[in-house]
Amino acid sequence: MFAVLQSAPRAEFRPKAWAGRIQSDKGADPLDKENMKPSTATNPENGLSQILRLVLRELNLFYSRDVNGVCLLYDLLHSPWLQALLKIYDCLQEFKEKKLVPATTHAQTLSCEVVGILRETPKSPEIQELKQILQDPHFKALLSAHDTVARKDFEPLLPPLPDNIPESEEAMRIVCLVKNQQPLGATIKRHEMTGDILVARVIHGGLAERSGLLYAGDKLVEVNGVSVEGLDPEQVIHILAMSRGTIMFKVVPVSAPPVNSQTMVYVRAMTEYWPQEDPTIPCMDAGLPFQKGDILQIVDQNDALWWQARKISDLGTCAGLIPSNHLLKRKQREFWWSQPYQPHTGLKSTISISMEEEDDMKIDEKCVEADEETFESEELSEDKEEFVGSGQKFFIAGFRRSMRLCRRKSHLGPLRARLCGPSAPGAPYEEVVRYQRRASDRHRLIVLVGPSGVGVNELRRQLIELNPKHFQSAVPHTTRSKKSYEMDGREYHYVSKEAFESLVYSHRMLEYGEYKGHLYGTSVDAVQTVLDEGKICVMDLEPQGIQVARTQELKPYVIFIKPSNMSCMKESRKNAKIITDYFVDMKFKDEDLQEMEDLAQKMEAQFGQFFDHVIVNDNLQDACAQLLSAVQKAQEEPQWVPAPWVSSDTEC
Ligand SMILES: Nc1ncnc2c1ncn2[C@@H]1O[C@H](COP(=O)(O)OP(=O)(O)OP(=O)(O)O)[C@@H](O)[C@H]1O
Repeated sequence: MFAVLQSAPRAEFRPKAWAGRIQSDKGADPLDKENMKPSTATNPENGLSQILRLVLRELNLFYSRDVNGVCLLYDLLHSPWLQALLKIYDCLQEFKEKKLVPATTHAQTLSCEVVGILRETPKSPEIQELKQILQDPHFKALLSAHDTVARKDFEPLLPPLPDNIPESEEAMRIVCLVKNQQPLGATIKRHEMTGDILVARVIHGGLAERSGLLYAGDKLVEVNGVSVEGLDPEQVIHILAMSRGTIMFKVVPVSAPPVNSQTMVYVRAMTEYWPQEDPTIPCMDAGLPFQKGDILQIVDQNDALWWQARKISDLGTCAGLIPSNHLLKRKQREFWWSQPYQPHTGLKSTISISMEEEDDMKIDEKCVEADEETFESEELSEDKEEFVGSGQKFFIAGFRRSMRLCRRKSHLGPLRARLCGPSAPGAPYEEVVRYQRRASDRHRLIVLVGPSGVGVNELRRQLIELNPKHFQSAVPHTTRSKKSYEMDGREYHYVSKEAFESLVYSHRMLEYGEYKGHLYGTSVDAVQTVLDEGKICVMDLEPQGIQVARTQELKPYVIFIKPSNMSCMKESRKNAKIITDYFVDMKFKDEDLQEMEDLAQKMEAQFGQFFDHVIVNDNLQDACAQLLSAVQKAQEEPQWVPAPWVSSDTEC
């Protein structure tokens, strides 16, 4: 600011008059001695406009000889706008190196005097323009600011303190806040011992915090001239709620305002929270509701019970109150114990039929009943495990009927039991960091989850068929004996029961189960084999297996495949076939679709916190395109992952 004011007369800071001067410059001989004199405002050695003049002098020689292109360059360098810019540049350069000192502390008075003198001076366009500039409100404000800074007049003028203040008198602060549509962003409480009304917390990003004038611990004395002594916090809140426009607080400031030195932490909500349903929250309106899987930025953990947080999808807003980790855990436990015990009997299903029901089952005329042998031979053709792509034959493992049925049979009992009732509470928040996979890192495991029949396997198959060199399934293990047309390590890894159990006991099985007396399962090592080859491993997992797969080594990206609404499903699944343990070809019934929808809701309610992405499988082509794009994003774009998966140097 000083630079402009001080340099104005010397740098000829006259917008219109400048142009006039430059025009007259253009007509002058560039060699003119007078014009060659360096500007008093510029350094004669380094000034750019000086250099420009020298260039012009040189060019002038060529100009008279009419050398090609020289005229163009001459005109450019001589153009008024370029010269004006260079002059400004010179002035700025000069002042950059100088220690700026105000020319006067009374620029405003000086300006008034100049205007007075100009009034008596014979009128000319330049004088008129100068008068206009000096009387312009913005210019006056600029001079006023200049004088304030020049006089170092920063402190507000306060009336002198009265002499008769008692020694014990507390220092007061008067805080005026202009209330607009948004809340004040502070909560109050009554001190248990003294009965004083105190500011309990100041919400980050709220009006009170942005004012920088109210702190947690400040004692409220008056609100809008009304003493709060003896009032309940609710009564004070009522006064505040009734206030419009400016609110004046008289406060006794807290002796040491709290300093928030905590680093920002990000967490994934593993449960949901609705402040409206929580009678214990200190201020319902200040609560931040969240759902399972939401990523929260924790901005304040000073209070042991109530933290302040924002959703990362809404970082521009002011923070809200959420229960601390400790408090939420307590609430979850209380809720869990308050639930009546449910002897989970499971759901009746026509897609998956329990062993006991199989005997009574009536065979559908339209379906083909099959025995175990037919099934085994059906497996290969139906599941299209061989695929010819780009002239090469690929074998897609992990789609065998026995494996799929085993998964359903062995896990469905416990899964359904788990889906029926509330599960025991785990950690309510999981600390997360942004993870960007580096080109040298292994790919993240892609896990597809969904209710039986929704199309998990169909989508997985279509994805792999798109590029079998890039996407691959893990080869499962089984204890059943190898068929003549099978190859060890292609359809399955054929192992003994002991070897299989040893993998289970050493926690190397991501999922496993029993089907018709044989064990089937997918091991961590089988997944790693695919990842080690630089491929993307795509697997289908029952939701209760997600937690087992969530390790630093696999870094799974979980995609939930969800059914669309009933009417769309009826339409899109007209020709779809269900795989059951008895029928080779059975069409979906309405009950099947209804059950799929119910199961999907339960899966979302119970495991939604683990889902990184959700795809509604309505139109198969669309769903497949969405899957491909989600898989690419998972590998190429930064994602929130549990903090322990990432060492600090790979965070972004
Ligand atoms: N979007 C869709 N539109 C029409 N048919 C579909 C769609 N998605 C899947 N299907 C069909 O629905 C049937 C069941 O799909 P799929 O076998 O993939 O189910 P799933 O989720 O793997 O269930 P399960 O694990 O019980 O085998 C298949 O015939 C499949 O082709």
